[in-house]
Amino acid sequence: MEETAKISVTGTDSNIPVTETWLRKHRLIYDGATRHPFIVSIRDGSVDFSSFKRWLGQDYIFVRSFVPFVASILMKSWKESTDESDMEVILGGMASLNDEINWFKNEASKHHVSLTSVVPQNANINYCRFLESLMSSEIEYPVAITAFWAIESVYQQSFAHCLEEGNRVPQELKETCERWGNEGFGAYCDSLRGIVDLCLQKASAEVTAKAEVFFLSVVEHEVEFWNMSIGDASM
Ligand SMILES: Cc1ncc(CO)c(N)n1
Repeated sequence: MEETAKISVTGTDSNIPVTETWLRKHRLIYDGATRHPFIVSIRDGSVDFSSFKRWLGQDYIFVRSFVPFVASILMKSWKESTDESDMEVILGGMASLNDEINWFKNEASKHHVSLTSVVPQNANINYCRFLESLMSSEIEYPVAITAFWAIESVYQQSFAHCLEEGNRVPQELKETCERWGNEGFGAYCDSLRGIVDLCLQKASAEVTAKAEVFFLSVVEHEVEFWNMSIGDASM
């Protein structure tokens, strides 16, 4: 039988999920986030403790802004999603944030970080403003759920990398790596990715293109967040 030519045009080949297309197309930028020098320094144990404490305080501020963002995704899924199971996956993510905020408070007291005196750095302020912009009704559910998946996935892949064979993560940072690098969180990110791919199969080319732009914006904000954690002068 004649071999049919397989034409895969980026994002439009129905056989390849859209997120797979993006991860291939943007592999360099994505790896720049999930294999950032800050992450590599945690993995190889060379991270200095002041960077970790800076990250801890800043991420606590981020997570407090992340809560209303996830709530807005819940609202959009209720209004726009054709698949009821979306809400349960998002609700699961929402529920874990309550535990997450308590985890930050415990971790901060363990490492003598005063969360009440943390001043948000520019990269964090910009990222939280970006989250707020995603809550607008102008942002379609497929675009918002794409950003949500990307935000969670960068952390999962970053900290899973720290836990890989041969790592030299300092004992004090193991719990942090486990928090986002564990397989359960990986499965949750895969569920979010499945929702994104299903949504974008039904979305217009315009919404899919917009979702890709926001995917890239998330990756850029994550890189800036790691730069800030290292104590990058551009913060
Ligand atoms: C900056 C940032 N990105 C993603 C996550 C994962 O929720 C987090 N806690 N902080």
